[in-house]
Amino acid sequence: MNWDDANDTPASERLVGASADREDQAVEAALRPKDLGEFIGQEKVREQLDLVLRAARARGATADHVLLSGAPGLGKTTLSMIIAAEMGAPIRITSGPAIQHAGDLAAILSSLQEGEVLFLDEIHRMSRPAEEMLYMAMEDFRVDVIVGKGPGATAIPLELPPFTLVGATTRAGLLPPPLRDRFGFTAHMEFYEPHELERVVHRSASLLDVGIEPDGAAEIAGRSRGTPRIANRLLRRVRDYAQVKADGLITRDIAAAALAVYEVDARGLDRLDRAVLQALLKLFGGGPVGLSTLAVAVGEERETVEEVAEPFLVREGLLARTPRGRVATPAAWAHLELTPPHAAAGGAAGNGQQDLFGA
Ligand SMILES: Nc1ncnc2c1ncn2[C@@H]1O[C@H](COP(=O)(O)OP(=O)(O)OP(=O)(O)O)[C@@H](O)[C@H]1O
Repeated sequence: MNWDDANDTPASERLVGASADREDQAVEAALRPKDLGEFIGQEKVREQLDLVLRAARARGATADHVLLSGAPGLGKTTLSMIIAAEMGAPIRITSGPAIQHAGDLAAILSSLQEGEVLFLDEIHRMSRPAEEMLYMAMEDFRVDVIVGKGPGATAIPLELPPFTLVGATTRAGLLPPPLRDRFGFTAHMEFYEPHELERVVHRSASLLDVGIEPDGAAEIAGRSRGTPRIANRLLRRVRDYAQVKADGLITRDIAAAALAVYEVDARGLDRLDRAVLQALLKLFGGGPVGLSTLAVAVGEERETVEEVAEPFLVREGLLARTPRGRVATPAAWAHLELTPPHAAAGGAAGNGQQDLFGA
């Protein structure tokens, strides 16, 4: 089963997946902040970017190339659009996987207008020849187009108008240093704090014309895994529930009841996350247990557990990856309201096969 974004699969099966599903794509345009002032959170990034853009504007120059790193759904595309808007420039959007040949990149670069912003999502997934062409384009606003093959091949230099490349990557560490070094400004986007996500939820609710109480927004924000995209998606599901089951107003109780239907718990864990934790606690006494064993216990592929469920559990401090295997933290026992074996008088926990799969 595909649960999430790790391999570009739509996240439609997973309400708390961070990649955009089709519905997200359809509504996100309407919810995107249009300028830096509207962009919530990421204070440092905003402040620094504001300086970079103001200075470029004052000089009448094209802004430096910008590299944005951070998990999916944190606002990299949104920021790239804001950069273009703040510079009064058009934007072209493409992605690393879409550029498999240097010629694909040459075609895009040679059609850019002066000052245009080129947003290259998943820049770490570009092909090597395209990446090498990009080095020269970023530095000298020039590319060599190779015409012909073999010994007769010739390089035709092509001048490019100055442009701003905005590269986005989930992991800046994956970029080769020569590429990373060519960005004038690099920003790492962090997961959002709950109070920032509350503001995202309020803002989106007002754009969608949905009534929401502060407690309702807090309830949604707390389950959104630090990610605005997830906050907006949960808001839409809660809105549906509020319309069908109540008078449309989102209160704390309505938000909690709606998200219980979708099996997203108070901390943002979904069914898969909880199944992994439950197996770890109930079947293996909290570990250590090997990844493959854990995956078999929850009936999932090893990769699904490792790439889809674990990162969030680790980030939340519920699970630790150790050389001896996966281990539950005290917070995991507390979250599932279970007692660790050494704390239980009769060792009640740890014999949970029946608890987990029994009637
Ligand atoms: N700081 C923010 N303030 C308000 N809304 C935000 C913010 N950041 C992101 N969003 C909202 O979250 C949604 C996802 O943002 P965006 O598409 O920019 O994320 P991304 O990092 O580019 O994701 P991906 O890596 O999957 O392309 C957008 O609809 C946007 O409205």
